[in-house]
Amino acid sequence: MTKQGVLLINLGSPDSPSVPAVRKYLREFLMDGRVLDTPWPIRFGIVHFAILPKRPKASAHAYKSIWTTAGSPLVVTSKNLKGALQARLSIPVELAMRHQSPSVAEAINELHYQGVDELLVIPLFPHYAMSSYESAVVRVREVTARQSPLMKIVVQPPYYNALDYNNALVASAEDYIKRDFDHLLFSFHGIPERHLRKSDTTGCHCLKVKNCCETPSSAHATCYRAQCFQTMKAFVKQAGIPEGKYSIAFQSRLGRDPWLTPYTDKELERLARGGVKKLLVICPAFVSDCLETLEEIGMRGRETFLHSGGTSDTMIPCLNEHPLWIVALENMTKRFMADNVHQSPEERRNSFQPVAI
Ligand SMILES: C=CC1=C(C)c2cc3[nH]c(cc4nc(cc5[nH]c(cc1n2)c(C)c5CCC(=O)O)C(CCC(=O)O)=C4C)c(C)c3C=C
Ligand SMILES: [Fe+2]
Ligand SMILES: [Fe+2]
Repeated sequence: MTKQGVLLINLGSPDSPSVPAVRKYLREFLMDGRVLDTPWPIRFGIVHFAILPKRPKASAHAYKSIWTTAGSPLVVTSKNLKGALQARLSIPVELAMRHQSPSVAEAINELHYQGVDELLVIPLFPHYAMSSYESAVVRVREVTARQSPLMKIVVQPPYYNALDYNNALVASAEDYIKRDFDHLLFSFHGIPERHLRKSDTTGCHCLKVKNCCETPSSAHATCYRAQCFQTMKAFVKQAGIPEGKYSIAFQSRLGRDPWLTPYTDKELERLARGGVKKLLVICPAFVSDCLETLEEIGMRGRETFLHSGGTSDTMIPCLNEHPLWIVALENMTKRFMADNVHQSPEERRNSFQPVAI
């Protein structure tokens, strides 16, 4: 008799906003070859000699500005989400972080102890990026192979265009978009352009074909940028936001390599200088509020916009513990429970309901 379970996996935060804890977190995060994708000796040099001497202090300062009495917003929200999903399901639900705690090893151990031998892994990343979604899945596979080799792993595909996810996103923004605003900015976490080319399974599409993300291709199954565009299109269609009243940008650039453009900080300046007064910002790549939404967008981004001539900049909170987000996760699990054992991977993908754009 098979025993099923669910593992939610998010990125993770430092254990505290102290400089040593942030240094430890940044070391683990940036030494991941799917985040800094240079050969190990070069990565080691960049991380230890260019980043770790200064960044932990600045990042710790930023973390202190968002830290709550219960801890990091990302971890606290993810734990609450796990509790809410568990309350609606009869099978065990665990939570892990790709970096730091609660660790993947602890979560797999707990699931193994509970007798789970068929596991649905839900990355808390709606879009495919090798630095987030792929890294999390690879980590779960590595740890499971070591600790519980008989456990079967089923991975939830990226849900950037799933009806339930889009419904939750639009519902979470409802109170904001019904008020008066001039422009809605979709700010997604950025990635280096190089990562887009590396994730292109066709080897000849991403950033090689003109308007690549608008041109149908099997490469989009792993194309972060195409998936971000799809999320935005599904959202504006359902929410009825007219053409010209929204745009896309990519935030959190690190280093000197070209990342996906336009950059959010430049876009905030451009919009304000172009006459946008009342701005709304939504960050659909993050399902939980975190440093990158609360501090980078909610504090620094807001200051940039207001200093450039805007009058109000409102960040729409992430899905966090929104009831429809919990329903979306519950439905993903129910589809898995309804038996994927007798389905081929192709059938499983087709049972996943995308938004019609
Ligand atoms: C939404 C998915 C994410 C992708 C893709 C991603 C890529 C990516 N990130 C960095 C560098 C940093 N990111 C940092 C924080 C951070 N990143 C994400 C998500 C994605 N990152 C989240 C949810 C967070 C916040 C975590 C929290 O504790 O709240 C940081 C740490 C903070 C800082 O010092 O700025 C770094 C560094 C790279 C290089 C990258 C792709 C290559
Ligand atoms: Fe990041
Ligand atoms: Fe593309």
